[in-house]
Amino acid sequence: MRAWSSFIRSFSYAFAGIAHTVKTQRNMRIHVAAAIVALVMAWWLEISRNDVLLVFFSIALVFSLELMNTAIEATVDLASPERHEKAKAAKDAAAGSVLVAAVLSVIVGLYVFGPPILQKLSAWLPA
Ligand SMILES: Nc1ncnc2c1ncn2[C@@H]1O[C@H](COP(=O)(O)OP(=O)(O)OP(=O)(O)O)[C@@H](O)[C@H]1O
Repeated sequence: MRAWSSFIRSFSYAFAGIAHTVKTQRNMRIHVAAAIVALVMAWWLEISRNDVLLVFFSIALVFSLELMNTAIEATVDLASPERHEKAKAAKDAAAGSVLVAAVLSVIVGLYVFGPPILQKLSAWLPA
């Protein structure tokens, strides 16, 4: 019973971390909006199961790295409130990791949604 309650408590801490990041980080809110748009497009364009998996992986990767970025920012602010070369290196590298995932998700978006969107457009436009 105690094991269960500690398991459930650890989930609640994890959800609190996600909620805090959404509340405080503008970039996280942009990622959430982009994820909603991608999921609506996936449904509308009826993309394949494999492509849906790619979209889910991209969303999870960006969300996870933004959460880690927020954790690193908070840790650096605590450890080094004054400016320091290594504090800058840590924050810049964390931000870079989010950028890499965001670029990858744009590439996945073009790969997955590009062909069906072109198909819809060509069906709508007069020949
Ligand atoms: N303690 C510090 N020492 C040196 N450079 C820092 C320090 N804190 C921040 N910086 C520099 O300023 C940049 C922006 O830092 P900041 O903490 O404002 O993060 P942010 O990406 O703007 O996120 P947020 O707006 O959510 O706080 C960092 O990427 C880093 O280059």
